[in-house]
Amino acid sequence: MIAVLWEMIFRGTDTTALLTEWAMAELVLNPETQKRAQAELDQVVGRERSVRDEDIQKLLYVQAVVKETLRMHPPGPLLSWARLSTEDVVIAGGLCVPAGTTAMVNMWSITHDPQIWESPNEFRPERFIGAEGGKNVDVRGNDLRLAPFGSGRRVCPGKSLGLATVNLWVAKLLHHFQWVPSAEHPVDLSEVLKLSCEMAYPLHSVPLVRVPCTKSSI
Ligand code: HEM
Repeated sequence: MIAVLWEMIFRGTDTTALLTEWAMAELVLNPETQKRAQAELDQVVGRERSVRDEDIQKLLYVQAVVKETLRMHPPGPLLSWARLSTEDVVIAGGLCVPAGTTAMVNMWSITHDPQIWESPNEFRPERFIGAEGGKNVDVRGNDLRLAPFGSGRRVCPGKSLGLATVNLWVAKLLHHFQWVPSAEHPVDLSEVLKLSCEMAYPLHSVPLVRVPCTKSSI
């Protein structure tokens, strides 16, 4: 039991916190995207109450913001770092990976590949909105163009919890506040790879109240 709880804290804490931080950083840099997400929140939730779990399924644009953040800033860019092939495997192009090879999957490189993603360095949640010609990509490991939780037997067991948490946090942060740049510490998207991919310079931003927080909204 201790080992299971340790794994949940060890693997589930920084990933969810960092993904939220990256999403908010992109939203500070892209005020039009932030406004669109807030307009969706006003339409679905209104301003009389706070966002609830059950609202998330209707917040398609907020979900697209989180997906686009997973694409641009996957917290685990190399998935579980190293894997060992247990048998000879022939992959596309006839290349043989012999048994005993240590291999890494560079998910960051896949999610920034211009052959897969148009203008990969632009933050565009619309690319995931079907009604606007976007791709309906499942990020939970069934589509290798965007598998930020890995795929297969060692896929992240916390993927649904992680997604639900970040969708709710981002929705709540956007619902209650408008986020504007800090004059002293402008947003810098430089990355540093530690256990997960972090912002080299943590996000500073100024929150302006949109919907005041009440006890019931927390
Ligand atoms: C947005 C949040 C999260 C992201 C982006 C993320 C990402 C990942 C990635 C990329 C892997 C490696 C998968 C592979 O190598 O194929 C992984 C493994 C793992 N994750 Fe997550 N994760 C998140 C949240 C969580 C949460 C909330 C938990 C637990 C409550 C969790 C628990 C684990 C565990 C235990 C493993 C190791 C699985 C294994 O080796 O078999 N993760 N995660």
